[in-house]
Amino acid sequence: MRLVIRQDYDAVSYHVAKYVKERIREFSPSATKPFVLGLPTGSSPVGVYRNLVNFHQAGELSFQHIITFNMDEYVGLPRDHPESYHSFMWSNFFKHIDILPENVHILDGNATDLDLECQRYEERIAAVGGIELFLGGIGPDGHIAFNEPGSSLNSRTRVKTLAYDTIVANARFFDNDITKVPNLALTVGVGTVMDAREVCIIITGAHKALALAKCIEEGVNHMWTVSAIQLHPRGMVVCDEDATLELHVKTVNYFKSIEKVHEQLIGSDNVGLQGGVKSWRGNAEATYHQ
Ligand SMILES: N[C@@H]1[C@@H](O)[C@H](O)[C@@H](COP(=O)(O)O)O[C@@H]1O
Repeated sequence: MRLVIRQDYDAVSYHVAKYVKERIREFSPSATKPFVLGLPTGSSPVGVYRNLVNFHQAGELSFQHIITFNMDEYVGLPRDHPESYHSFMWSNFFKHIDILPENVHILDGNATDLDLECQRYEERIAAVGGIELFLGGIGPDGHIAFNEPGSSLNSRTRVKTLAYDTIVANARFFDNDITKVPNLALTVGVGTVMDAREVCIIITGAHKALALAKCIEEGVNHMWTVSAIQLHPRGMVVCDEDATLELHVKTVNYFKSIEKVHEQLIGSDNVGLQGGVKSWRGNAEATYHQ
């Protein structure tokens, strides 16, 4: 797993957006070979979306051949409610880019049969060949999507009861009134996220420092569901300095040193490198290595 540490929220947002742009360009999507992107909501990805919109407006990135699947949605909140994840995604991202509406997938928290809706969501993901890159955020209790502590690390898309801590954390979007926060959500499972060919998690702020430490320094644990990323062959966490507060200094230094070595490799000239290593390095900036 790779841990990338940036100074603050803005630097994290720029790094992740640039990474997404490079991955999409490298993939070179087309009508017959679309890039499938998993997406989160919440305050963590807002800066990433802002940067991606900027790249699009600067003519550097098209979303025409991108298919998206969102992580989760509240149950029972009208689709046009300002705090529904449908509203969030369209106002923060989709309406500003050239994505085809039929390529956007968000769980329907008002479906008459919620279990069927979840099953179909998994089928739709499978039908497009799985997710290439899943972006995610976490709650302060280390939950990914709405996979609250204790969720099976093999879980699939399903109906989930929200933890009281999550209801309290999300009350800020509902006039700080916990009675207005829905108690149920539809969410992709931990297994659904981990099936993606690559996973990138954004963790910012001192309030998420304990969750980051649990994710990075302790074992895989269903009480901190984001820790499942340790088992992923291409997992990356991008965090800010504030989120590192609970990490050991040696852990922070270790991951920073890895990045430094990587940067030196990218930045140095080709002297001394032979064939395969040379071409490997040619792609190294956009490609993920761990
Ligand atoms: N279901 C969402 C998660 O997907 C998100 O990661 C989390 C953190 O939100 P924020 O980024 O606002 O801290 O909030 C909700 O619980």
